[in-house]
Amino acid sequence: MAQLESIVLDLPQAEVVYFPNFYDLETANSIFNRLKTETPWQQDKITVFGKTYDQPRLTALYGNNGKSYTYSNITMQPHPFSALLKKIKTKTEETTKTSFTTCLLNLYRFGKDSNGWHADNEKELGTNPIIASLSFGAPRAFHFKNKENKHLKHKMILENGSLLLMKGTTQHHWLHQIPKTAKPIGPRINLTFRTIR
Ligand SMILES: O=C(O)CCC(=O)C(=O)O
Ligand SMILES: [Fe+2]
Repeated sequence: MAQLESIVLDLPQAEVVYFPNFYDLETANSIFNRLKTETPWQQDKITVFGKTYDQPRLTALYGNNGKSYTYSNITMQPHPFSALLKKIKTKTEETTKTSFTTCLLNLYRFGKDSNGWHADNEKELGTNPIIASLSFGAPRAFHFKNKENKHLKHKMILENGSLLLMKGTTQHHWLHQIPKTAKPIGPRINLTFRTIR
């Protein structure tokens, strides 16, 4: 079998590896279609500076230890892993040599859906969390910004079928976001596998 292409990002104080073709296109498209229709998508409310908004994307949480996940004042209860997600989880674990307990799914319905600047640094993820982020559907821009030096930035496109692995001290020193875009683009599904203690 051909070796999986991997690209190590040249970011200081971070460990980020991108696998553009983690899934071939046919498999990626089929996973996208199944996840889009089979997932119990929810839209939570978020409160920012005392004002309440609909979160600008749909989400679902899956986990194998029943542990809830809290971020941005939202606490999500996990569904048990579906057969499809278990299969994706196993493949991701083999490549990353990491075992995950939990998967957060995001559905960006259109270009106006987004995920604002944040680090995945919740306490229950432990120090130096390993986060495996899979992308299906429309390619979207993904931005990194250093917390200490705002001039240090990196922009990339997360392609259909790709895997982005963030580990080491990445979440201590860097923020990331999926910015809104005015371009007419189709939906995208993102899966982030995490370990919740
Ligand atoms: O959609 C993405 O690629 C990023 C998702 C993300 O950063 C998160 O859910 O924490
Ligand atoms: Fe994140």
